[in-house]
Amino acid sequence: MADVLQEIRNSQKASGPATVLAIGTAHPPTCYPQADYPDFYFRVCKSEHMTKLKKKMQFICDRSGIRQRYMFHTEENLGKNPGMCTFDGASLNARQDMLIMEVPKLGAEAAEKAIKEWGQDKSRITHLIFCTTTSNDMPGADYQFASLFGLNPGVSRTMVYQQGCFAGGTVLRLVKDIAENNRGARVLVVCSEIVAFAFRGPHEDHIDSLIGQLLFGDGAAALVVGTDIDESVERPIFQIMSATQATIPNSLHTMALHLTEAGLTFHLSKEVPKVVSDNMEELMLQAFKPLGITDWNSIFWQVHPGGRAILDKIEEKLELTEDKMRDSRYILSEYGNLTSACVLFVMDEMRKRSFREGKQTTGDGYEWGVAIGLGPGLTVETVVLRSVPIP
Ligand SMILES: CC(=O)CC(=O)SCCNC(=O)CCNC(=O)[C@H](O)C(C)(C)COP(=O)(O)OP(=O)(O)OC[C@H]1O[C@@H](n2cnc3c(N)ncnc32)[C@H](O)[C@@H]1OP(=O)(O)O
Repeated sequence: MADVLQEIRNSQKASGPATVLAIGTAHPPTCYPQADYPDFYFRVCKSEHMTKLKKKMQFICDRSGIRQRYMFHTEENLGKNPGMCTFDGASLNARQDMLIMEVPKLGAEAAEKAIKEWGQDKSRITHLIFCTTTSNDMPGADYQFASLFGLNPGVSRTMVYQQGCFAGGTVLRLVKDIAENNRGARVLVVCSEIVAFAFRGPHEDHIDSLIGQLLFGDGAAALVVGTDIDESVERPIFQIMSATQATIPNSLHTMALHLTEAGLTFHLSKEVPKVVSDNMEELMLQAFKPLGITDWNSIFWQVHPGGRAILDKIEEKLELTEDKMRDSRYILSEYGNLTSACVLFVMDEMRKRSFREGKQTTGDGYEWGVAIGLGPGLTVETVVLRSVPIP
């Protein structure tokens, strides 16, 4: 009997590492240049009289490292929901009505592109991981996505709600476990975020909330991940070698997002960049110990661009050369902070840029690298990736 059980267990496990086979991204059509955002924001929030605060927002926007963001909210749809434009008016119902179907829809746009790149029929998808911080419902966004996208009803779904920005790393950790423990699995991973869930008016005493308003954008990213790939029809992009989550001790007070009657509220302390960067080396030492790597300039970096200062501080503390944060800075500049989808946008940008620039591997020419998710807790997801050669 023991032999039979072992045989069953062995037959369930895949032999190869979880491998990213395709990546697709999507964003809403409306683009907001960062330089003009304070004008839009104070106008729609009917707060033009708060001239000092508007000036402060303009000042921070200019230093944010963000050139533009794409967002679902417009003067028109916010105009129909005035509660969303106050600082703390009850508006959760309006936000839910607005977003419950929009979050899976944006995810479906990204998934369509991932499936196209994969080149296989979506009926071959066996598992779905759907992740969002910007809505909440039952049945969840995973269910709505699966019906909208036409996934087989036998697909096993996992919903990751309300985790914040580190969840871009969480989904990589989950997909590694699912793909490697279910032989033949092809997992569709979707992160979809629409920040209208957290849009609110300004308040003089809450500069961190104002920073949230100028930092976040909307975007969805989708990956197809599998093991034991069929190289005649599937092409690898990155292998997921290890994935771990850690909580930084005594850092709970530095970041929180609370779901309230007034929607999702941001609470950020000025210490976030310092606390993250002070702990990064230890996390990296643990993650790369099995490979014996301690030279952080000998690997590629895909860091969640939580804010310009976070990237600056990590770069400074680990003595990284300027090029290491290039893809994170590019995504921050062109899209803003996309919560869970952001680190996957960085992954996509890196492999595309590596191809454009004739690098030898999908990881900017390096073999080994890391994807980092950061969020409330403070929680850090450290995912060790192996690139593949570009033929
Ligand atoms: C959602 C998730 O799960 C995960 C996330 O990604 S959450 C987002 C994480 N990101 C952050 O915490 C942002 C990190 N910070 C930054 O990137 C930068 O500080 C910034 C781009 C916001 C501003 O850049 P900067 O102008 O060079 O920084 P800095 O000079 O320190 O700050 C400008 C002003 O904002 C204020 N400020 C900055 N951060 C603040 C905060 N968290 N709370 C209140 N005020 C803050 C500063 O005090 C300063 O105001 P004064 O001029 O009156 O002193």
